[in-house]
Amino acid sequence: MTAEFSTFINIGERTNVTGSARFKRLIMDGEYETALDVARQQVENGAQIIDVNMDEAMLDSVEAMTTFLNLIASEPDISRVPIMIDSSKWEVIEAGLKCVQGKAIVNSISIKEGEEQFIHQATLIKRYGAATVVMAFDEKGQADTQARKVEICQRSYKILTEKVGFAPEDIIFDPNIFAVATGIEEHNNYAVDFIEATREIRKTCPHSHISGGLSNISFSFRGNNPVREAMHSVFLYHAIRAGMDMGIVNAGQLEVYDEIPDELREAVEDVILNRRDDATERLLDIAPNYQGDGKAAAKEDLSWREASVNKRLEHALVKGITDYIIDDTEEARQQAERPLHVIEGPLMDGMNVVGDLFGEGKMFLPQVVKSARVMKKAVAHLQPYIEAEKSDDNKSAGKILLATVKGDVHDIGKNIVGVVLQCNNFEVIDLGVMVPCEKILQTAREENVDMIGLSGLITPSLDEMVHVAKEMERQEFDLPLLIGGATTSKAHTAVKIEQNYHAPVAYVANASRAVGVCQKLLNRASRDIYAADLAKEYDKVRDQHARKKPRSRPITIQEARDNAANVDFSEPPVKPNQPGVTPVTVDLQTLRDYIDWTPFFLTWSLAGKYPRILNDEVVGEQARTLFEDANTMLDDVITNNSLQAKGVVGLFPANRRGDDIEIYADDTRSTIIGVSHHLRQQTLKEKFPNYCLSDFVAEKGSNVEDYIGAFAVTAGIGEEALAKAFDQAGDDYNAIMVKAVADRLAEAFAEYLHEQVRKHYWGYAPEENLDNDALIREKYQGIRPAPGYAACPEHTEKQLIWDLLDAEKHTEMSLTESYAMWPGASVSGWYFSHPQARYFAVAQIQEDQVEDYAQRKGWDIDTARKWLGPNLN
Ligand SMILES: C[S@@+](CC[C@H](N)C(=O)[O-])C[C@H]1O[C@@H](n2cnc3c(N)ncnc32)[C@H](O)[C@@H]1O
Repeated sequence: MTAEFSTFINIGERTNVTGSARFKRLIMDGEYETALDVARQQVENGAQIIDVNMDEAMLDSVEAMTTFLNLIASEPDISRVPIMIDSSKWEVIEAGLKCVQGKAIVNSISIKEGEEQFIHQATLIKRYGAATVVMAFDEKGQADTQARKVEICQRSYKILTEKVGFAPEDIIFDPNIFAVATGIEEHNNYAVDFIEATREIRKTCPHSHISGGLSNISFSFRGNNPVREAMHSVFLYHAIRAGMDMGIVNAGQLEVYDEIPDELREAVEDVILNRRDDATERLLDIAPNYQGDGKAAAKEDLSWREASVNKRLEHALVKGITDYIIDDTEEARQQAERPLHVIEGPLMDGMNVVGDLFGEGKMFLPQVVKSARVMKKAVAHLQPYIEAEKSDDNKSAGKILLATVKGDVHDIGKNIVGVVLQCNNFEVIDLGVMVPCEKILQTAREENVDMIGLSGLITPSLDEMVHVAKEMERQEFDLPLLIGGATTSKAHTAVKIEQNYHAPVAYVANASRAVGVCQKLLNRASRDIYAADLAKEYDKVRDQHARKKPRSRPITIQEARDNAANVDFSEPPVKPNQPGVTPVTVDLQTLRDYIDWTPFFLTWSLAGKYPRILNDEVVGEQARTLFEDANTMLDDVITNNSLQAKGVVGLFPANRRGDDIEIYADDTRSTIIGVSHHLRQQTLKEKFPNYCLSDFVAEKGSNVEDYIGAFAVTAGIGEEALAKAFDQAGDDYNAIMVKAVADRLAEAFAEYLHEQVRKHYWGYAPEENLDNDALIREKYQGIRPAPGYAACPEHTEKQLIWDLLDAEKHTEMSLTESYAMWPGASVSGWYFSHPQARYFAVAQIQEDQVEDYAQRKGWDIDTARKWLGPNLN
C-alpha cells in the first residue's frame, strides 16, 4: 500500500468567519455552543487540524477567539486535534495561543514586515510550544515564482532554526497556491512553480512541512465543478508526490484521480504542468462537455470483458463486480499450473491494486469491502481444488487476532478493519465482541498469531484494554498490540497502555491505517525501527500530556453549584398523559422514515451530509450505490421480518435534590423508586453556567411538581443471527450492512419515540409538527441525554433506567458488565422536557466532586474513580 495520501494532513476550514457564512452568523449572534458543533463536525468528518479564524470587522476578534478556543478546550472530542489559530492580527494570534493547551499552530507569520518582527513573533510562538505556518512573503511581496518561493522559505527557515531556535518540524511553509488558466500568460506556470518549489524546500529545509489552500488553483473555472475537481485532484496528485503534506482540501471538491476521463485528465494535466502553450484554450474547449452529467456516459461499458482473464479479475476486484467472478476464476484456474497460483497471482495482484488505490485515497471503504466479497467468492471457488491438492503452503502476510474487549459489544469498526486486513492478505482471527482477556491471550497462544488488535467503543473499554496490556506483560507475551475504536486515542494509548507493555503498541486511528501499521510491525527488519519511532512518539505525547496546563481553571464543586443554570419554573411543568411504564412496539416501515442517513455514510467512511452526499462529485456514485444497498437490505428485513424493534418508555414524577434527581412512584411523591445521579461541569465558565442535567428539573420543596422520562429502544433483535448468516456465506459487506442498518433503525426508533412522547405519552408539545430534517436538527423542546454521552458520562446510571423500565423484560435488551447495551443496535436515555434543557459536556471534574459522587452512589472512592476515569485528569 502506498502511503502518500494516508500521511497527508487535512485541515478543516469551516470554523472560519471569512470562509463560512454559517459560522460567521453563529459567532456574530453569540451562539458559541452551536458554533462548537461546526468544529465537532469537522473533526467527525476527518479533519486532522481545525483552522479557527475570527477576522471580521464587526467582531471583537480577540474576545471571540478566546471564548471559542476556551470552549473547545473543554470538549475532548474536538480538542484532540490540533487547533490552527488563523488571523492577520497578531493580538488575536497571541490571545489564541494563551487558550490552547495542546499543540497549537499559528497561521501565519512571514518576513513581509521585516526580520525583526518575524523573529519577535516566532520567539513568542516557540515559547508557547506551538508550530507555525510561514507564508512565502517577504518585504517585496508574495512569492509567485519557484525561485522566489524557495528563496523566501529558505531564508525564513534559516532565521527560524538558527536565530530563534525553532524546531524545524514545527515549521509549515505555505508557498502560495495561485490560480492557473486565467488567460494571463504569466500565470501559466503557477502550479509548476508551487510543485517544484515544494520539492526543493522539502529537500533543503529538512523536517519542515508544506501546506496550501487547494481551491485557489481552479479559481478560473468557477461554476464548472467537474473541471475544478479534476484540477484539484491532478494538482494534489503531483504536489503530494513533490512533498506537500498538509492542506485545506475539501474532500467534497476532489475527483478520484484515476476516475477522471482520460481526455479531461490529459487536458487538466497539460494546464497544471504547463505542458503546452495552448493548454488553457484546450481545457476551455472541452470543459463544457464535463459540466453536469458529462461523466456518466461510460457507465454500462462492458468492454472490460474483452480483456485478458487476469485483467478481468483485477477489474472485478477493483469494481467489486461479482457477476462473472466464478467463470473468470475458473478460466484462470484452468490456465494455471496449480489452483493456489490463481490466488497468489492474479487475485492477489488485483487486491494489491485495490490496496494501493485505497491507500492513495482513490478508493473508498465500501468499495474495498465489496472487493473483499469478490475475493472471497473467488477463493471459495478455488478452495475445493486447493484442498484436493492437499497443499498447505498458504503464504499469508501474517496472522492477526482481533477482538472487541470484554464488556463492549460494538464491532462495525473492527469488522471493517478485519476485512481491509484480509484484502491485504493477512489472516484474521476475529473473536467477536465481549471477549474476556483470558480468551484473547489463550487464543493468541494456541493460534500462534503475530499480533493482537483490540477494539472498543465505550469509555469503560479503555480500562479493559489497559488490563489486557498488563496481562500480556505479566504473561510474557512479545506480540505487537494494536489499539483502535471510537473512544481510543493516541494520548490514551501513550499515557495508559504503552507504558504497561514492553513490545510495540500502536494506536490505529482508522481502517485505512491498519494495513500500513501491520505491515511495518510484521516485517522483522522494519519492526524494530518502527517500534523505536512509535516509542519516541509516545514518549513525546506523554511528555506533552504531563506538561499540559489544565484545560481551563478548575473550580470547587461548591463554586460550580453556585453557578448552576438559572432555569425558569414559573410555568408549571406539564403532567404526563400516560404516567408509568409503557412498552412500545413499532414496525420498521414506520421507522424507516425517521432514519438519519448522514451517520450511515460516515460508518462507511464517506463524509458528507445526506441527501447532498448522493450527488457529491467525489463520493456521490459510491454513496448512491451504498444507499441503494442499504435500502435493499431494509426491504429484505422488513419483508422477511428478520429484524425487530422493541422499546419501552417510562414517565415519572421527579424533583431535583442537589445534583441528584429523585424519581417517585406516583404523584403523592412519597415513595422514591430511584435516584438518578448527575455530574456538574467543574471548570471556570465566564459566560455560561456550570451545567448539570438536574438543573432542568424543579427542586424538591419548591412546590413545583416536575417529571422525568426514561426510555430504552432496540432495533437489533435478529441482528446477530442475520450478520452471522452473511458472514458464513462469505459476504462481509452485507454482514456489516445489517449492523449499520440496524443501528440506523435504533436511532430512528429513539427519534420516533421521543416525538411520540412529546406529542402524546407526555404530551407537553401536542401541536408539534416537524419534518424528519427538523427532528434530526433537534428543533423540538426537550432533550434525551444518553448515559455514556458528554452530559451524563457515567455509564452505570443505565442500570437505573433498566430497573425503572424493567427493560430486559419488555425489550430483551441487556447490559454488559461495562454497561454496553445488547444488542448493539440499541439506544437508551432520559427525557427532560424543560424548554431550557440542553446538551453540554461535563468534561473534567475534580476530586471534591468525585468524593461527593461516591457518597451519593454509595461507592468507595476507588469505584468512583474507575467509573469517572474518563472525566478525571
Ligand atoms: C448520537 S446522536 C443520535 C441521533 C442522530 N440523528 C443519529 O441518528 O445518529 C444524538 C443523541 O446523542 C445523545 N447526545 C448527544 N449529545 C449529548 C450530550 N452532550 N449528553 C448526553 N447525550 C447526548 C442524545 O441522546 C442525542 O439524541
